Amino acid sequence: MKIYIAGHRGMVGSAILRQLQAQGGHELITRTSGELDLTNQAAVQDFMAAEKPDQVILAAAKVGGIIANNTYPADFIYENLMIECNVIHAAYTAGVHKLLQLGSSCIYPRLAEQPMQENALLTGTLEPTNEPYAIAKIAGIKLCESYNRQYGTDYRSVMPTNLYGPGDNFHPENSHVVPALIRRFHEATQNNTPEVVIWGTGKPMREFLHVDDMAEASLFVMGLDDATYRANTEPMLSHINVGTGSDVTIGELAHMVAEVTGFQGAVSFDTDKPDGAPRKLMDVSRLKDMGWSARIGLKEGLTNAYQWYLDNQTTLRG
Ligand SMILES: NC(=O)C1=CN([C@@H]2O[C@H](COP(=O)(O)OP(=O)(O)OC[C@H]3O[C@@H](n4cnc5c(N)ncnc54)[C@H](OP(=O)(O)O)[C@@H]3O)[C@@H](O)[C@H]2O)C=CC1
Ligand SMILES: C[C@H]1O[C@H](OP(=O)(O)OP(=O)(O)OC[C@H]2O[C@@H](n3cnc4c(=O)[nH]c(N)nc43)[C@H](O)[C@@H]2O)[C@@H](O)[C@@H](O)C1=O
Repeated sequence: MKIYIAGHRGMVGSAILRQLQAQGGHELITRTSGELDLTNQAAVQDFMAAEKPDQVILAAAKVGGIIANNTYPADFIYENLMIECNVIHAAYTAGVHKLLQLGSSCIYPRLAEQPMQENALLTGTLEPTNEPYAIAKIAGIKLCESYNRQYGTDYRSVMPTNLYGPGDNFHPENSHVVPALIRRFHEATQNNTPEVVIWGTGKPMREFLHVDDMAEASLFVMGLDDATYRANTEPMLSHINVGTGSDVTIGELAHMVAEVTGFQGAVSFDTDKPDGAPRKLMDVSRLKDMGWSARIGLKEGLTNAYQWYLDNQTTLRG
């Protein structure tokens, strides 16, 4: 099996690459963004036509936390739409029958009923801090559904909850909350800083999934036979939620990260920073019914992510 992993140097792509390498027996195709800019339509068409992979895993995207999304909305909508259109269309024209693309839990309405089921898509207004990114991710689902309907392809979409783990982006402003807090609490511990400031009120609730679980779920969904997959997705909806099924407040998360990093000081909240969605817990019963559940608990996962951060501090990106 010849598999192209788009975004193999990112957190999710690298975890998928590790698992496929461990499985063995595949020819794995990778390109960095420097070698192949996926926003360049002609370059993507040429690449796909030359390589003709059997399968494509689309884990390349413009990704960031709440402030990055709110500060660079044009980059988030433009780059993600371009990457999805180019990769999905080029895969189709090169005869790729099977593709998996990664969306995000932010596709669901800001005030969607909790836990959020797959059929909550397009039933309400999106969270404003990441609406451009969410619109691009919804377009990704609809691209896959449309190619499946018109051309009979088998393009699947997984909607991950908030992810963390080895290979994450630890940028102080542009990252997601877990890597941001790991870095901030670690640096405060090193510098004997008495207080760590958390963005927002600490009251929003988030569900966190370790990236190794996400990679496993992605390959599980990709490996489902056509009949099983179709039996478990709605006639016109092709996406599947991926998460743990439980969430914590950001305040609770902060205390867990403090414990993992050994921080003994105080925690305060900067309420001038946005909270974002109040809650976005995934309903993961569809994936569970098909036989997959997350295995890595939050405390264990945070410990693992912190160890990775300690081991890779000199080569962090962002
Ligand atoms: N992180 C999270 O919490 C969540 C992530 N997701 C989704 O999971 C997927 C993977 O995210 P994650 O691994 O965290 O993201 P990362 O930022 O870690 O990795 C993204 C990868 O995309 C590649 N990329 C970006 N732009 C381009 C481009 N123009 N051309 C080629 N490659 C490009 C980069 O390649 P290179 O390194 O070569 O520059 C990078 O390695 C995304 O679709 C994201 O939306 C969904 C929910 C939560
Ligand atoms: C995965 C997901 O990621 C983004 O949405 P988000 O869930 O809001 O993700 P976040 O990790 O940035 O924040 C979660 C919560 O945590 C609070 N928070 C506290 N302190 C820090 C902090 O230091 N950094 C960050 N980033 N957040 C902090 C923050 O105020 C918010 O209440 C979107 O890109 C969206 O499009 C998307 O897909």
